[in-house]
Amino acid sequence: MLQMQWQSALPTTVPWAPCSVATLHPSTRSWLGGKPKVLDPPDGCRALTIAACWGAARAARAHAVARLAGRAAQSPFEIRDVPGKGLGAVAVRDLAEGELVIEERPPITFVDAPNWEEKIQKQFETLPKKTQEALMSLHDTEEPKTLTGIFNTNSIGCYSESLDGSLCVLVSRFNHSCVPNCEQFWDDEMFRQKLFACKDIKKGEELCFSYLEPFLPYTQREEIFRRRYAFQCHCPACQEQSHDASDQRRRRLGELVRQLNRGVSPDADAGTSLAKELLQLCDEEGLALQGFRAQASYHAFQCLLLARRPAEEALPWIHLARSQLQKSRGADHPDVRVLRGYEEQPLSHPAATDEQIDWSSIVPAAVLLTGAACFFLKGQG
Ligand SMILES: C[S@@+](CC[C@H](N)C(=O)[O-])C[C@H]1O[C@@H](n2cnc3c(N)ncnc32)[C@H](O)[C@@H]1O
Repeated sequence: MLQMQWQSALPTTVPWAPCSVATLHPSTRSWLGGKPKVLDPPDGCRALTIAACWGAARAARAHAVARLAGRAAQSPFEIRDVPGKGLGAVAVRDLAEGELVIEERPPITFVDAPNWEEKIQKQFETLPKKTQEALMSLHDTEEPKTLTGIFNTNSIGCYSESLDGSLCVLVSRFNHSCVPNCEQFWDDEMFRQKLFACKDIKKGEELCFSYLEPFLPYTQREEIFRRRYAFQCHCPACQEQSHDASDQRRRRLGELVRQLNRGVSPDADAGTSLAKELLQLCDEEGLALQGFRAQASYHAFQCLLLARRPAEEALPWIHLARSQLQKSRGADHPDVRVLRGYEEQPLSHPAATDEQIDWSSIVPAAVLLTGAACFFLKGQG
């Protein structure tokens, strides 16, 4: 499992380790702090989750497909066979960039600890039988199926103060793409895995998110897919005859993200150039990833304020950052509300005042990022 975290300013992308679905995962820990609160799921979400928890292995599969098809009015996708990939999610109507595709409360959550397998087994045993059956019907890269194997194949990162990963019933059916049209986000406040459309999507298109950080070159991605997920990726990026140009762009993206995560500086020109280059590389590479883009735009905004440049210069960047973040977390997310505040009053941002910036939220993020990366690399070793 991987998860992305852009914590220095906005959500970042960090690989995460022992379990499996590598996800492009915007930050779940609000960089504003605050205690996560667990709310009851909205009815639609509950219905979808329940819908997916029926039936035993095969029956659950068929049932979920039929049930979801019947719910097309509410759900923008259905789960069905996708050639060469097993089951997958396919759009049953057009989706607009930034639209919520699914939110799901995970029946099993994970905290990284030596006895994690025992802990997920205990949680599993307390679940209703139908949920257990739905979970055990999920794909396992190994035979015979085990809860650990299913967790390793399907778990999704949910970095937060208290959680490292989760196992969902429906989100687990979404396949991977290196040029995804959906973006995953763990909403700690709502205790939900969420997927948002990161670009406009046409009815009939498969909905995919990225299991990996976007800046890995082709051969590294291929190796991870082979070793951890036992598949060969046939997404448009992997199907290119030559991967040189793409690899170069993705490596450079990685460098830029590392620079972003070092923090902001009063060198406004360097800050805005970095953001522009990152956004352009994303465009060239077909990476819509709005949370990723939001981090770059917010970085430029902060650098301009630190350099005491006029607010009019910083405003377009905070507009962009807010709009991008909103598309990857939803309009009501607390971080989006904060950015809306800065849109209204850019000079209320700490970088614009004479007060010392509180680097405490920046430095731990860099440490976390490095730690997570090491953890991930260890997991790959
Ligand atoms: C989290 S599951 C996704 C749902 C799965 N297809 C199913 O039938 O339940 C991950 C597995 O889906 C398949 N898969 C995901 N993305 C794929 C891709 N881009 N190409 C081929 N197979 C893929 C692989 O078998 C992988 O191990």
